[in-house]
Amino acid sequence: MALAAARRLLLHAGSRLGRREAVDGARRFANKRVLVETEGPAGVAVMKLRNPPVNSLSLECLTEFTISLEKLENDKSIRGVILTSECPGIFSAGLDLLEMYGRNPAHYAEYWKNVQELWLRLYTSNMILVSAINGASPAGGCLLALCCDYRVMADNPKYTIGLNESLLGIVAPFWFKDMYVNTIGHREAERALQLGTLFSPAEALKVGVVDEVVPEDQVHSKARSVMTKWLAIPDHSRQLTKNMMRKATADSLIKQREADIQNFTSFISKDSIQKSLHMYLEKLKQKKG
Ligand SMILES: CC/C=C\CC/C=C/CC(=O)SCCNC(=O)CCNC(=O)[C@H](O)C(C)(C)COP(=O)(O)OP(=O)(O)OC[C@H]1O[C@@H](n2cnc3c(N)ncnc32)[C@H](O)[C@@H]1OP(=O)(O)O
Repeated sequence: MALAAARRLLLHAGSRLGRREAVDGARRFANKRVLVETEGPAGVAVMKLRNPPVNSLSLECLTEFTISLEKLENDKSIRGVILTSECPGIFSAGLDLLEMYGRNPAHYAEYWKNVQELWLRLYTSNMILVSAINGASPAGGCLLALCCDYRVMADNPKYTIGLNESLLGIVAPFWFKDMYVNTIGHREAERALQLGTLFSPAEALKVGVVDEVVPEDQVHSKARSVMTKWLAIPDHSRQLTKNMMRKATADSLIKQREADIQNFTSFISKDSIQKSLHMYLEKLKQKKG
């Protein structure tokens, strides 16, 4: 409830809370975890996630992300968005594990509703979305990239991308799966989902998780040149085509949002699932020591 109110405030009081300022002729607005700048080709915004250390999608981060997208959708001068990260070496570590561990069912339900909302807004956006994947992109990080119309990834073997949920002892929801199938086909998706495969950039390109792999220092310039190409297509025909391709996948969640929230809440509340998440979090900690 409090978050919903904050969201309304942020959206409508854009210039007060989401600061909007002029920098060298470019416009920018920022909230704490998402920076949006208009630069490069006209009509293009660059959206940078900045929720260190790993751009995990906490409830606050999801909310700010959704609000920023909503603002861009409402700005008729913006036709395309390049999605990238300000955290070195990390695109996004995906959903915030601490939002799914040790909390109560009401919190899980609220969190999941916001995950759904961001996904629906990104996946059905009328704008051209290009991701400049400049770091690791597991699970929900991969989900963000999959929502885009085109994916450019940095050629660094340390960076991996994929829906690795099964490695955590959890299951990718059906709409994550549907989007994976739409992108890489049924057989590859079936195998990658069961194994929780995290692909290197070269593997991701081969299987079709990303569209292009370029040297790390060229990720942004490549994303811009891809955007220029897409901007040359008339908006109305591109948008109608995108809608035709994506509507069925989005509708299958829209039809059952409440049931999906309940399913997530009861699944994640299970002792066995909480135990798996605990073990995974411990493993992440031990990796350091
Ligand atoms: C019915 C449906 C049911 C369920 C569906 C639920 C769907 C979930 C989808 C998801 O997105 S689940 C999240 C999956 N994410 C991951 O598996 C990524 C885990 N993280 C990593 O592999 C690594 O952290 C990294 C490759 C992203 C970065 O590595 P590195 O640079 O070496 O950083 P650290 O590992 O040291 O991490 C720093 C710090 O951040 C914490 N952290 C990492 N990932 C997350 C996360 N997703 N959520 C929350 N926190 C995360 C990590 O524990 C470290 O914390 P410290 O307190 O130890 O500093």
